[in-house]
Amino acid sequence: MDEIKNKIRDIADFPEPGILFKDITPLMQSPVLLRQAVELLIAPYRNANITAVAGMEARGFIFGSLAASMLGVGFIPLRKPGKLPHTTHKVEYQLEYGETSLEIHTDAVGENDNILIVDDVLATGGTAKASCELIQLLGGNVVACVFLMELTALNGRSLLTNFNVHSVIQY
Ligand SMILES: O=P(O)(O)OC[C@H]1O[C@H](OP(=O)(O)OP(=O)(O)O)[C@H](O)[C@@H]1O
Ligand SMILES: Nc1ncnc2[nH]cnc12
Repeated sequence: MDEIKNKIRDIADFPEPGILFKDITPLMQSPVLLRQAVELLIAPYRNANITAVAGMEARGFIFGSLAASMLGVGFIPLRKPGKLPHTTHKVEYQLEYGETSLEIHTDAVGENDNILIVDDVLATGGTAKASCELIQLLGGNVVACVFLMELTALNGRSLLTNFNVHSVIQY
């Protein structure tokens, strides 16, 4: 675990003053530690009958795609506005640094789907809550939201009390 932590770099005042940014790019340069990190991310849900993984643009695509591949299921992209080409649903939300929205293709999830939501960071929880809402709008079951890192001071879990939450590393 310490080896993984040592590959996450602090960048002060990015993307704006007062934010201590947790940079995962050093971890991505280590194939062994990156794989270990994703193993730890999905470990509690290996036998949970997950039918698809959903990941949020952009960093959730990295961990989500790897998680989907390692679980042997498909990947559902949750994208920033205007990026998905087919019919979409949209949910707006607040970020630690600003406001945005996420979209999903309306045919991305079926009513019997058991979805694992994957992202790199749980901060205020706005992104994850919006993601859960998108899955549920389409009738999918959110099995859990899993994160490589949880910034506990921002109390993201308080927005996710209706969902299972798992994080590999806590700050
Ligand atoms: O818990 P929250 O306060 O919602 O913050 C967490 C989100 O913020 C970051 O994404 P960002 O929107 O910065 O996009 P990026 O992945 O494209 O950098 C991160 O990857 C999470 O998705
Ligand atoms: N402090 C932070 N570092 C990296 N990603 C983030 N997403 C939201 N807050 C973040």
